[in-house]
Amino acid sequence: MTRAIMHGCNGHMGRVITGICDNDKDIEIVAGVDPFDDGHNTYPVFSSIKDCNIEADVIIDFAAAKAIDALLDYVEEKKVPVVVCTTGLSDEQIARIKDVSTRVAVLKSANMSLGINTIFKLLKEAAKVFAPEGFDIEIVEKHHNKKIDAPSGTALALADSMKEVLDDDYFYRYDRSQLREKRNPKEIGISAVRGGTIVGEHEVFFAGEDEVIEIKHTAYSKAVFAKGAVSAAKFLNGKGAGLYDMGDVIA
Ligand SMILES: NC(=O)C1=CN([C@@H]2O[C@H](COP(=O)(O)OP(=O)(O)OC[C@H]3O[C@@H](n4cnc5c(N)ncnc54)[C@H](OP(=O)(O)O)[C@@H]3O)[C@@H](O)[C@H]2O)C=CC1
Ligand SMILES: O=C(O)C1=N[C@H](C(=O)O)C[C@H](O)C1
Repeated sequence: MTRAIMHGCNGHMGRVITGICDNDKDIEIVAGVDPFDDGHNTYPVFSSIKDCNIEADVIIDFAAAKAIDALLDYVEEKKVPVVVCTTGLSDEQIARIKDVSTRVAVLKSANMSLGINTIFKLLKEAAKVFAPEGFDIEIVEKHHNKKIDAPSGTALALADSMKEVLDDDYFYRYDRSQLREKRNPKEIGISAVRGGTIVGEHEVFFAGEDEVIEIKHTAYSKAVFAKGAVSAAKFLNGKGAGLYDMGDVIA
């Protein structure tokens, strides 16, 4: 049995995860953290992680970038493993996560779905073939109108997975509105669309002369992320210090 704290328990993802855990005998949410609580949860809810006095095996985090510093303070102090799913983190926060993971188990992933985590591997192979042939690489992501960060954490992670196998001079282009010149062949373009209730779409284009390859993932419900996060929490229970990702869970 894994005892979990749900960080961001009253948000969209926190609610879906709570529902999944209600029907899973191998995991229990023993406490939640969220600034606003309407009292609907069956577990105690704290308005701040620093006030949470319930022991747990793991924390599942789907909250906000501004909440990450206090979360990491708590993780360090209590030595509780954490699954960090919040996106839009600063470079400093990402560096601190790496540092904390030398003392406590941390699993960080911008996307908990099986599909996206498999596409990371496919993209490395595709980029190795198409980039040397001069294909242009573009990523388009689409999300709901409540999303705060852009581009999505997943779009950045997709780009990072390809950059690992490409020449060092590849770089990310987020905005072309000020440009008055042709596309640089070493750009990886990253564009964000926001609207309605789109759960999450990511599309990678390899555009060459007279042919285009498209690799696309569509999430039809937040359950794909929630199921992955629950699997990750069970995986992290009892793990020693280290920086893990969904590749470790799926492997
Ligand atoms: N890795 C993945 O697979 C996925 C990642 N995400 C990411 O997860 C995050 C949350 O997504 P989502 O649930 O849709 O967002 P929501 O805004 O619906 O939920 C976030 C919740 O966290 C709460 N919160 C704000 N500050 C704190 C704090 N200091 N401590 C605890 N809780 C806090 C918010 O409260 P309030 O509204 O009052 O501010 C809200 O209830 C986003 O960064 C999103 O990009 C989302 C889906 C999948
Ligand atoms: O905010 C969301 O909803 C999502 N955020 C993650 C991201 O930024 O990549 C993952 C998923 O696409 C949904």
